[in-house]
Amino acid sequence: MEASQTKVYSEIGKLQGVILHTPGSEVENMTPGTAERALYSDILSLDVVTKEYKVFKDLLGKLTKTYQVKELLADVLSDSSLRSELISKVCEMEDNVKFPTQRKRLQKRLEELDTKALATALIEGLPLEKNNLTDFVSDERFVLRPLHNFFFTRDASVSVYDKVLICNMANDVRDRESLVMQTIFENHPEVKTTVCNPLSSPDFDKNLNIEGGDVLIARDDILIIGNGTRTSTQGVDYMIEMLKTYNDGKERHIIVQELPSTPESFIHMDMVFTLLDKNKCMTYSPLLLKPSRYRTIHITVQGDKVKIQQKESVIKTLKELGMDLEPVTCGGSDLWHQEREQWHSGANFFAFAPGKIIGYRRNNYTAEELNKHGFEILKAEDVISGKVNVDDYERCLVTLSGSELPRGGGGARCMTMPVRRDAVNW
Ligand SMILES: NC(=O)NCCC[C@H](N)C(=O)O
Repeated sequence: MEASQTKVYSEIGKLQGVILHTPGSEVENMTPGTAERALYSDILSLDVVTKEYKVFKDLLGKLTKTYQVKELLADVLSDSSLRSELISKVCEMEDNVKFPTQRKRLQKRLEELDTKALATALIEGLPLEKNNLTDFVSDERFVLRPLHNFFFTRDASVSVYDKVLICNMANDVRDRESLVMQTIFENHPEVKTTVCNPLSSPDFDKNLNIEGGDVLIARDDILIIGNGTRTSTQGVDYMIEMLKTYNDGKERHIIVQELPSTPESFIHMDMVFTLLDKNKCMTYSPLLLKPSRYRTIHITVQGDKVKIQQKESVIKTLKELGMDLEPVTCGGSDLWHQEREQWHSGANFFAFAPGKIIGYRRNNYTAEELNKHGFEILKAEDVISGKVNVDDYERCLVTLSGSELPRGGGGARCMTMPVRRDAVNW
């Protein structure tokens, strides 16, 4: 078998495989009081989420090979030693389990589950049993917390070239997602690959955070990384070290864009900038095209040599490196619409081929801009039914009806973890 089952050298190459997670009860299991800890700005309805997500899943199923986290995880858990290893690690990292006796009880409950139920529990959580007074009066509902955000499969791991980076998440509530993804990428024959995990680095710094929504693979020698609330400067430094390991004399680049910390819709780079085609990108222009106090920094890595310079903008730096991208503006020309549509993931597009992208239908002004730039607007339902064929268009935007999904805090790029893409014919 090949050593690496993952290869992603761009954001736009024709998609050959993507990891998804169909949302389950974990998206509902929170209250107004715990929503913020769950990293949600609202309470979602699973019924609506399920209907909306089905269209997304069926669309991708029509376009490429799709994998489901829960199925990959259940396959891996059928190996008894991997199963025990994962259960121990989960019990060790769980915030709600503080004492050895609690840990033992949780471990026992997990060990008693069959493979499928275990995979479900590791994602949807396990309710706290009220067997003693402390647990009875506790406000916590779960002993193993639900992974509310796992349908944003983009964030806990990133395909970078022929490897997968396991992310050290900025918020503990998402930590188990990374552990699950590492177990899958180290063991599942269909996606097995070399894994890089900053936590295993001897120089691990507790301030090191990096999340997939911040890491864009612009070209085989260019990464664009957002530096904000989810990815720290130490996270970017880890990527510099990772690039140094390609000791082939070739120059590689990281373009870093600083991100505002509020509002929360700026959490990741892919909420303000995504790549659409060989010569087009989507931008939230107040941050990407206008002067601002948020810096753009260009890092060049060649072997052990590192050069760092401040630059004017991401787009100009890309141009200097031979990627001349025409920006399409999220929300069109009016700041009011730009802000409204960015909030609902209006800059967050997922390319399944050069010039062929998926995004939310609700962002009308953005869709209008894309249409002016030659993107035919198609409905996901029509692609699924065969009424229209994406192969008939040079450029298209396939729209998803998204009322509830974006309220989880992300869009089409956030909900996908591509594992294989064809090379782009630049
Ligand atoms: N790549 C992304 O922007 N992902 C969206 C993640 C939203 C999730 N509620 C979070 O705050 O982590």
